[in-house]
Amino acid sequence: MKHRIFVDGQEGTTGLRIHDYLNKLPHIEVLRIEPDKRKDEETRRAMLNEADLVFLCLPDAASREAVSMVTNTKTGIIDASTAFRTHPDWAYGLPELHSRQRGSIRRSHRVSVPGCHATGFILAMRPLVAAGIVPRDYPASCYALTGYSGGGKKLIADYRNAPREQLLAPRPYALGLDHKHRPEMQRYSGLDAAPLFTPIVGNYYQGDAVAVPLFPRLFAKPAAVRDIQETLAACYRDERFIHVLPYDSAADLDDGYFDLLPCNHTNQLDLFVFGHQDEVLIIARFDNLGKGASGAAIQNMNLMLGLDEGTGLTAANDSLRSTGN
Ligand SMILES: NC(=O)C1=CN([C@@H]2O[C@H](COP(=O)(O)OP(=O)(O)OC[C@H]3O[C@@H](n4cnc5c(N)ncnc54)[C@H](OP(=O)(O)O)[C@@H]3O)[C@@H](O)[C@H]2O)C=CC1
Ligand SMILES: CC(=O)N[C@@H](CCC(=O)OP(=O)(O)O)C(=O)O
Repeated sequence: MKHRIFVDGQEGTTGLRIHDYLNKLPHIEVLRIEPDKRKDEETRRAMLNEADLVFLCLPDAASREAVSMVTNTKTGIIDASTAFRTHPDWAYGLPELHSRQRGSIRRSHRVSVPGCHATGFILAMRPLVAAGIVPRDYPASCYALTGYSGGGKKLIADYRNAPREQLLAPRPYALGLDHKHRPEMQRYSGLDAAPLFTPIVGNYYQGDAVAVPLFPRLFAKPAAVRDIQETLAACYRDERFIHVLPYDSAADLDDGYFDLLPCNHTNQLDLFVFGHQDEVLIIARFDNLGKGASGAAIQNMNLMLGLDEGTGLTAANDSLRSTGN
């Protein structure tokens, strides 16, 4: 029997990408809404309650509304928005968070897909807090470089329509230091406070690099830069979508410059550790539309439906890895 799946927000950036995945899966029947009925409440309500599982690829307010429309107990929900990421009744859809998280996702009917930048920060920081290296009261910071598809249809249109010279240079944003991913960054990293987080959007379509600086003199116990790499490598040794590169992996730099595109079109996240005895920099590299959104959503769907977690997802060393958009 096929699983019946509905994507609310089917014409948006993450919704379209989720359809790309679903269309290749034989055990899935995709329920589609007529284009002119996409925002019609009664039609959405019917679809939401007919499906075995729904993806919500909507702004936060529309996600909340969609959740309130689901009145049966059978429909599972995977929400891509920020609305439920720290809600106690929802499972946080990061299977690699710790050893119990997969079980929580499998058992849950309500799963929230992590924010893209939050995914990078949490996967870099949490194992170090759990190992007692980074103290819970560490004054953390991070910055991210992201492609403009992270801002959805509106930002994509802005970039495609604006005069070229206006958008050539990368643009820092969320300078109120209040980015919406901070609550989940704090909650799931295990830190007492959210990091000071400054994202930067660049004039390219997709690809995210979240950089986390660390000062070993502030650690709770002595740890060298190699210990940081080894702690992360041990934590994610059995994870098929997380790859920790060797310490100071110069082979992956291009004449000294970091390439943030190689994970594009995969569900892969690469963790790099750079530094020396006084300073450490961890960089998480991934596709904001892959492990940062739609890929992660499919990974969660697989767990909820009892399928192999990697079904339909492009993995680590897949030859399909590419750098285009
Ligand atoms: N882009 C990314 O990299 C990531 C996005 N997300 C999150 O996923 C969600 C979707 O983002 P994204 O796909 O980028 O956004 P887009 O703006 O690209 O798409 C949102 C879609 O939702 C539709 N929509 C808006 N309101 C309603 C409504 N009331 N009923 C039905 N449809 C509605 C829009 O319709 P219309 O086409 O008419 O505008 C649009 O097609 C957001 O919450 C975002 O924060 C999460 C991780 C990464
Ligand atoms: C360039 C850009 O604007 N990017 C988005 C990231 C989108 C994302 O990961 O997630 P959610 O919207 O689901 O939280 C931002 O920083 O808000």
